[in-house]
Amino acid sequence: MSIDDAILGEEVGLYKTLLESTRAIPWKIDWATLRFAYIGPQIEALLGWSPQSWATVQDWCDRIHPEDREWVFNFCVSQSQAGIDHEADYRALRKDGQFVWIRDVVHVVRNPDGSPNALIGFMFDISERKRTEEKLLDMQRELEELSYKDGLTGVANRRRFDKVMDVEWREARRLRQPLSVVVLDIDYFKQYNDHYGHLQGDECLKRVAGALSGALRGPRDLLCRFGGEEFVLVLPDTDEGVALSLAWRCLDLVDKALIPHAGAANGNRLTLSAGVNTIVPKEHDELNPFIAVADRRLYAAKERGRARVVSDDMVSREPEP
Ligand SMILES: Nc1nc2c(ncn2[C@@H]2O[C@H](COP(=O)(O)OP(=O)(O)OP(=O)(O)O)[C@@H](O)[C@H]2O)c(=O)[nH]1
Repeated sequence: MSIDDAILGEEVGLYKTLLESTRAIPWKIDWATLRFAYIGPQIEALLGWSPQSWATVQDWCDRIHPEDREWVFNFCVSQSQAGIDHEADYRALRKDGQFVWIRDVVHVVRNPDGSPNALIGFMFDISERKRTEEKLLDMQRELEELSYKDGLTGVANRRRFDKVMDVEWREARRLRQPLSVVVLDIDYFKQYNDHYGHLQGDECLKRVAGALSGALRGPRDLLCRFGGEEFVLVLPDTDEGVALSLAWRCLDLVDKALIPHAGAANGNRLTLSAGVNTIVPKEHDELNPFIAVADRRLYAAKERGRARVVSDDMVSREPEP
């Protein structure tokens, strides 16, 4: 062996030691044969498969999660053919049947004519990072959900109302369908707080929200706490007649909840008043005036004695017996 060969041998040994002592797993695939020319022994500790079992590209492909396999394979082949270095995150199959998130970072070694000669890469175990990412996503989803919920009663909040109304308004306009809202307000709630205390008032709001939830017909109906002791029912694809009977149903549900209200001027049970409005929105119609009409009718219901529904600017209906 010449001195040069000895030095070369030493250098190869050094690089091999360096490569095989990293946490990243090095590998090389010859493009002409699509066979592994090399894979670091660390692969066995990570996935359980011996280095010898990584013979061909097919072995690599077979050990990719079925949901990731097609896009990873197609992506890596097309990038390699184009001579572009690339990376892909995918779930790799462990010998025990579990999956590990891998980031494969690939360098394309090219022939003088630009065609691929070999692929050299490193596999990184990114499962911990993926777990953290998933936890963050879960937290984000949870926060998003919370940001649309009223903290006290658990029903939708004003923010959600604005969002849903925006969608339903446009949908009603597009399909020329009626959209209704029922604005509901507890009667003499100031007196309730004065009589029973603010904490009991909070409990009462929760009971009212629970009772009103019973009026929802399906997933498109939405009950929101509009603020204070005011609630709104959003009723897509609902005409005036149905909205009116649903408003009465709300009042009835709260009545049946038998919430005592010793401070009320109209009896000793908690009651609600409601205003209803319905529209088939046209191009020039606007949301705020539509809600304002329902609000105005709610106050008409208050003026006319409370515990009733007003759905028309002219007509006052007496409470149902
Ligand atoms: N306990 C409790 N009270 C609240 C909350 N939000 C608003 N209120 C109370 O609701 C009461 C609303 O009073 P008003 O607007 O005068 O209405 P009201 O007494 O119900 O009278 P009418 O609506 O005319 O029948 C106020 O005393 C507020 O302090 C809440 O989150 N918890």
